[in-house]
Amino acid sequence: MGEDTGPGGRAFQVDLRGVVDLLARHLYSGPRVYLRELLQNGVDAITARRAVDPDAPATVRLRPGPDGTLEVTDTGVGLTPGQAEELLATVGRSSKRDLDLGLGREEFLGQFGIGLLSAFMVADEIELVSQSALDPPAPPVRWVGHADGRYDLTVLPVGSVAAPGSTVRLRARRDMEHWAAAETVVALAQEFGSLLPVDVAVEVPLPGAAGTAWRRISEPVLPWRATYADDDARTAALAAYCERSLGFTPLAHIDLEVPLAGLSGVAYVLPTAVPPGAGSRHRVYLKRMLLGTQVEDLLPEWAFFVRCVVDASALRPTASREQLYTDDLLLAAQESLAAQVRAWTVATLTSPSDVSREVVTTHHLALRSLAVTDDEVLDLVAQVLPFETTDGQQTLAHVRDAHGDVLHTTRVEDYRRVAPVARAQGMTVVNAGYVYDADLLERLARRPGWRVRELQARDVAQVLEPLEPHRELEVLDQVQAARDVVRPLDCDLVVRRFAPEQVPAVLLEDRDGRHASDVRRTVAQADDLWGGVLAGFAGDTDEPARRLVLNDDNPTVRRLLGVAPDAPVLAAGVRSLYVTAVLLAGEPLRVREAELMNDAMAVLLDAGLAPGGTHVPDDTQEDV
Ligand SMILES: Nc1ncnc2c1ncn2[C@@H]1O[C@H](COP(=O)(O)OP(=O)(O)OP(=O)(O)O)[C@@H](O)[C@H]1O
Repeated sequence: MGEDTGPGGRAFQVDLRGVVDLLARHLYSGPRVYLRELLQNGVDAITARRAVDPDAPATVRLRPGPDGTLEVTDTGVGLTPGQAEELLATVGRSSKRDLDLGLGREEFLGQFGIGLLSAFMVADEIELVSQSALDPPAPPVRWVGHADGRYDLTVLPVGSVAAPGSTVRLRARRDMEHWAAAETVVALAQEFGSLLPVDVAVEVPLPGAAGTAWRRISEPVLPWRATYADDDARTAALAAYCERSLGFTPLAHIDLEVPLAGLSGVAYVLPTAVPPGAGSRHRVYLKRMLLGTQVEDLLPEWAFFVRCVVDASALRPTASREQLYTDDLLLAAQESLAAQVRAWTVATLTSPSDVSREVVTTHHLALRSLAVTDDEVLDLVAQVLPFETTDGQQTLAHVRDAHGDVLHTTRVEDYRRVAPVARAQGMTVVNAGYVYDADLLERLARRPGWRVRELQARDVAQVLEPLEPHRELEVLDQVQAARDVVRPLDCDLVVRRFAPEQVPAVLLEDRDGRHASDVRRTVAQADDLWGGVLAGFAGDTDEPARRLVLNDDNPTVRRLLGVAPDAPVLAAGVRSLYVTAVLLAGEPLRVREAELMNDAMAVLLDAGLAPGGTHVPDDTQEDV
């Protein structure tokens, strides 16, 4: 520990290697941020100088040299020897904080007083030579810091440094040399500093020939703030910026502005669908220095169809400078941004255009997810989004206008099961089995002017034509025998006539039936106590959960109902019709059903092959 410092106690000593290790491993995402911190110090120094001398030059020059050396020179305010001693030699000391509040001052990027240490992630020694811009001039100073915690400070002769400002020099360690290579420095400077308001340039070797040139890195004006010839030129320039910075050509752009947070920017609509829940990550600049390219939480989850590039002057970074610090201002900004994306979505959907059509086709899932929590968007979605119906792709508003009621299934299997029959009967059923749709229709049912309900098995049964009384009598015994065949499968059986005649049978099932059958199954498996409790939920009825409806207009069914009630082929035929109906509904065959199918096949084969066996006349085949 250090010496006794009197009544105030002893001073802490800092193990610099430990601190740098902590920064490198736990605070920063990697050594690359050293360049951001150097750029940031240069820009802040220029800001400080221009506060008193608005015409002072504003340049940061980066010169990667041989053997992993790098020199960063700014035309900033510089440091006097006294300031260098005070600020550079004390970890956590910063000239950029408001002394009363302890907060970072609004005009500066830095505030924590640890940024310069990040250079120790790549180098063992950092040199800073500085000439203060103060008038009358103070002598220049050279400060050299070592990774082991030592530093040297030398006051240089007056006039030995040509102009106010600072130059930081470092030589990367052998294993870190690539971080100081020209191409890496250009890439990092472009990434972090492309929107900086000062003139940043990197000295790069000219290809082939000897010599070097300065590569300009920074754009003087934010792309979305620049002046363009007209709207089309602006849209094209912003799309080109999106390609450069985010790597895709957007479907559209949405201007963003939150004055309270000093925030402006653009939300770009993605050209391809992304799965909901993928989360949206955004490119965020703070005071025009890149904070991160994957910043989360700027927009709510439903906005997963846009990616933003924003710059904010009043939001705060976390100490790593890689995420936004959560405070009331950030929450207010998030709310405002969400409202702007939502307002654009509503405006776009209400005025048909190529863009709105593309947005609907590409991002219908995002719109559905938004509609689940937002009634205004829900009303719009009902007007513009196509849904799968038995009448083709239609909007919900169209279904309502044509039929009054909106009937829907909540599972794709249910829809598949009834679709062929419903379609043939002129009944329109909406398939709400896809993600969000059932929630969406449930919510729509509560909106004024909508009559929405889930399709029940009896809705379909009702539209199927009953048999003529004489035909009913004719097949009474066969139907009874057929019912006995499917009863063990928790299924009832009726015979009706319906189009299309090619469909021999449909299996109808609704939610209540399914629920009762699930409970019955559980009761059967449960012990006495729970079985008794659960039985109460199953209801009194032991009505089967499903109903197999045979189509008397179908030639195969007619032939089947023509055999004797006790003929093995009747039972086999009914079983295979049952299995066909299960398959038609798009449901997988369970083991039991596959066995049924095999048994039925065996019986049917025997009947067909055995000489003098039960002959099923086949009037669909021509005589040979
Ligand atoms: N190029 C420079 N010109 C003038 N002063 C500088 C320069 N680089 C560093 N300083 C001084 O050194 C102090 C410490 O710098 P450091 O980068 O460690 O922290 P900071 O920039 O204050 O905060 P942060 O940790 O948020 O970056 C700064 O507050 C500044 O006063």
